[in-house]
Amino acid sequence: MSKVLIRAMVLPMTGPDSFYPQGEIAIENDRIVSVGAYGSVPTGFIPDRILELPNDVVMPGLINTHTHAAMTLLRSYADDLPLMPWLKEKVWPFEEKLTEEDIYWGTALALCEMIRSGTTTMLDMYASMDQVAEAVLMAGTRAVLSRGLIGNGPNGKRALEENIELVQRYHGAGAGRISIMFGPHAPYTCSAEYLRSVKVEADRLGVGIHIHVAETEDEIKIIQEQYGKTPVQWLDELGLFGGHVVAAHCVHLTPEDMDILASKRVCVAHNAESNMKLSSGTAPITELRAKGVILGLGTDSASSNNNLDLFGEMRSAALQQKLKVNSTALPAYEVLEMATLGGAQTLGLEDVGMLAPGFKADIISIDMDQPHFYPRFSIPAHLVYVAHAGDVRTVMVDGKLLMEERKLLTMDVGKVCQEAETRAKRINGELNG
Ligand SMILES: N[C@@H](CCSC[C@H]1O[C@@H](n2cnc3c(=O)[nH]cnc32)[C@H](O)[C@@H]1O)C(=O)O
Ligand SMILES: [Zn+2]
Repeated sequence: MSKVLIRAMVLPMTGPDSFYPQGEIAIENDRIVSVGAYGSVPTGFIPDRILELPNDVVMPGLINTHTHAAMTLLRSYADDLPLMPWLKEKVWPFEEKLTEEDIYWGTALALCEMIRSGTTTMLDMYASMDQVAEAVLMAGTRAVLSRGLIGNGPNGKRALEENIELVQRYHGAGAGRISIMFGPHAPYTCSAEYLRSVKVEADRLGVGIHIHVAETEDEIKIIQEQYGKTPVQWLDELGLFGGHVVAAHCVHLTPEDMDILASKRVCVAHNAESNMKLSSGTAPITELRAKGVILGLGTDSASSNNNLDLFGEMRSAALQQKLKVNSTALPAYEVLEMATLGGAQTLGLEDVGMLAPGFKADIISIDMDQPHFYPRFSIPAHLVYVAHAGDVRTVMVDGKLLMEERKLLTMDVGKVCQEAETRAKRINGELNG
């Protein structure tokens, strides 16, 4: 039994006006007991530990709703290309050389970076997902994991079996910190028959589906030529929607596509920086919000971003919508919501994304006693337009501290960086001499 009391400025993300300049959060084991102003802690709550953080803003941990964590190994390896040549000429040949251990260490590197930048949960899509799960268990974060399924190739059947085994082995692992989804890669890499078999398995096992959708104009063209429809309409007619689905990107949508996403409750993972870097386009986030689509933020991989910093991603997402729509589009609090509660809803996690009694204690603190945070007019604006990864001081997941005073408690950062460096350079040597 552990009881922790945090005293700080508290932004619980329970509504645009909820903020406690002098707040208190009581935590018992993995859950929040109370959130309020000083003195609001229930009588009889005797903490084992008090974290006094009067100059920090404490908020829910950030949620990355679309990434390929182990691709930190490809960070700044292949840049300044559009999606299809980037994948086919650079990324996929590199990925063919990855061993299971490489994926473990690449994921560990991603988790170091995520914790340091205040991300407590990710939705990942990759291969060797047992290794990814083990890295997550070691790091102490929360994660939803999906096996990336490229169904048009020779390995499609085996990959689907691996995804099934992943559900059996890791769904609910780490006292519920890990859950599993199916990860069919995209409509252009999976046949109709393959997607149908994925849906059958997902329904049988009661888990969701995570897929790239409508990312580039190339994709729209390919699917239009092949099936005479948009990717969203194609997937809908196939029967892929209806259960829990996370559609990453959704950059190129018709009004009918948006209506389908809204009516089928498809959740959208928005990756503004990756979409800008690959020049994929600007997703219609303002319109999707207006239609009531559930939205989360993602970084996509460190190879198309090239970092996993959700603070940077919030800023980019806001600025990109303002550039496209107008300056009132996607205000700060709404972006923060996408990175917290919206992310939780996107991932189907009911007890994270807010600081409220009964919710999991997934909590971060941001050090506001720095020149770039004065004067303190608006905390949400500071968090979206000013803050960056290095401002995060404390990270807790499931009531357990993963970082204190910017020091990681669950991982040896030096060792992880060295392993990643050696392994990435080995592969580069094999490919490029
Ligand atoms: N090739 C793997 C499975 C795929 S995992 C998910 C895949 O998505 C790729 N990927 C990363 N970012 C993007 C993106 O933005 N769009 C499409 N695919 C991406 C990534 O390189 C990876 O190959 C196997 O061994 O079976
Ligand atoms: Zn992706």
